Amino acid sequence: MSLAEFAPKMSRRRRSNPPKTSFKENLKAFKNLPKFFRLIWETNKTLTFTNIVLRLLASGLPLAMLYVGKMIMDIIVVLYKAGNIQHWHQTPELWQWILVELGLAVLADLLKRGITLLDALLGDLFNNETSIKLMEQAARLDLPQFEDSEFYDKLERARRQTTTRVVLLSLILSQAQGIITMLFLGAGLMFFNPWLILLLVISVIPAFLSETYFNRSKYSLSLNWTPERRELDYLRYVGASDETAKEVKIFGLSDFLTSRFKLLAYEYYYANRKLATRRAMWGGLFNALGSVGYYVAYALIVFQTVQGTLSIGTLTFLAGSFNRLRELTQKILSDFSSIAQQALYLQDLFDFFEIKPLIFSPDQSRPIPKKILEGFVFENVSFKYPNTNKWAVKNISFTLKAGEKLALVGENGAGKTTLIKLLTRLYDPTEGHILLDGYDLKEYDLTALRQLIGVIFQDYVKFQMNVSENIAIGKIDERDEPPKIVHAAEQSLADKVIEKLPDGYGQMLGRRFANGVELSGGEWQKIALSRAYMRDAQLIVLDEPTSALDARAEYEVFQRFAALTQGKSAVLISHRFSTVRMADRIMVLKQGQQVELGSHEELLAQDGYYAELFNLQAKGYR
Ligand SMILES: Nc1ncnc2c1ncn2[C@@H]1O[C@H](COP(=O)(O)OP(=O)(O)OP(=O)(O)O)[C@@H](O)[C@H]1O
Repeated sequence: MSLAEFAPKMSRRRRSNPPKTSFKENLKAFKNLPKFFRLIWETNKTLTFTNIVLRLLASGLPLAMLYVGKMIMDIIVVLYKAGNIQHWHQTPELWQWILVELGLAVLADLLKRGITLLDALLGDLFNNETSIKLMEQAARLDLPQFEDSEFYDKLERARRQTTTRVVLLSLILSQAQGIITMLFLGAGLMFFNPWLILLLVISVIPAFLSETYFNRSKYSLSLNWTPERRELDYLRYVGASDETAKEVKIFGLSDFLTSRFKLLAYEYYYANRKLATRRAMWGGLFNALGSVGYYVAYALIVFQTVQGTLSIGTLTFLAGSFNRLRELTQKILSDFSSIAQQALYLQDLFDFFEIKPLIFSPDQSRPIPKKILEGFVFENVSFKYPNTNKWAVKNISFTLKAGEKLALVGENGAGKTTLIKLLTRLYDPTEGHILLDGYDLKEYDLTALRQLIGVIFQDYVKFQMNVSENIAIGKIDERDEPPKIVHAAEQSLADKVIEKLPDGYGQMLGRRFANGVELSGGEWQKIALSRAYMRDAQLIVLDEPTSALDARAEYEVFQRFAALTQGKSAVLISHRFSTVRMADRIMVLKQGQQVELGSHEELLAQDGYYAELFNLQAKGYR
């Protein structure tokens, strides 16, 4: 079976039982609105206040305009009855009302434009603020959370909120405006004929109920499809990105990726279409019911006018008021359910903001030692990654002495990188403790602890930024101090790479932005390595930092590393024994367990697992 054939099975299996959100949940979502308003108010008080004032003004206008229309109509009828209709232009009262109507129309247009502008400005500001809050919150959270797919779904839904919330903002404000207009129009209607109000309510309720039902279903659909939408985004990225283009072409993945995308995208489309069609059908039916209500009311008004109970002006006023009220009530009721639906989405945003980091500093943290004296002690440390049952490392006990260079050796998956993640508190041990100068790492301030350690991971990030910034990543506060950046580049031997770049330290790296230059793997590695030299760390950790360097470059880099880190502790992870043997001691890991610990010579003399790995590699070179 080809991979493309696999895809349908995988996707069908995933979504067998979509859970539904209940009506109660829908209503509960309204409790998010005050919080939402507070956020908007805090975004910009002046804009929010002006917006509210303009909307208040705008909400009185429809009634005023209908009333003016009635007055004009009544004057015309009086003129007509008196046989003076040919002198209509000599009636100052008529002109006054026409001028008022014109003034109101101009005002209505100005207010509408002002409101649209304020909505857009406020929306953009709100969008910026929420995106910033989202980034800040994401930075507070820790690695275990990022590796959890449920967390990712939440993040994804929260991310979508930032752009769509702008719609909610104008929806709610329009709603408030609509309600006030409705009260005005309703008061007018009550004054002339209270029965019309009852008729109005009966004609719009079915449409409201159907809107509420369909909005709820729409939310359920989009909630249940979050993982697939995330997958769609991923497939879109893999299918059309500079980073994947090479492998997509070489392995001929394009058809596989597009067919998988197509399958998911169309499944989502069909699910959406089904719902949208049903919604349109029922919506159409119930709206027709509303129209019937309107014409019954219209007939009633005409009847009263013919009987002479109402004037022709009142007829136009009432028919106009009733129709506007019907449209408005229907809109307000259906917007209520849209607001409820969007407020449910809002829950995702607030939920995301409320996720607490699992790894944090204690309230009263211990000061980080200015100079490490005893070093780091691993006491029976074991660790399982979240949502796994396998021990990634088990019962590890050793001391990394102050000033010592320790190498970690072991086959792929042996647990080397995991130990570094534990040392830097990206994770906390599942069992056991890690001590720094006699105290648990958890007692120290997290930021200060991480500043103490300079780490270059094997999957370091190639930031699509300029060279200076790429180096300054090691100590971002010093990004505007060129001498420090140049010095770090000299220490890692990146200066030779930079010399050849057209824009030197200002050279944009990567292909994503204009004038960017792509570097070779080894060149990138030297740039990344200078990050370790940027900070005055007491412990430097290099996780396979030279895997992409040629033999000569690797030799030079390590000679320098040894000289430059004299008196500092260092942990090196490498599969090259030429590098490993430079360390004071070597810890050998096998399937998460610590199997040997000693100097290169001691371990060779032991003739154990290390000697076996060493000889295996040496044989390859012979
Ligand atoms: N984020 C993770 N979630 C779950 N399991 C993980 C995660 N990272 C690593 N593991 C598992 O933990 C074990 C140890 O992985 P680790 O990355 O520490 O190995 P390593 O010795 O650094 O390997 P390599 O030489 O390939 O870099 C492996 O079995 C791996 O599958």
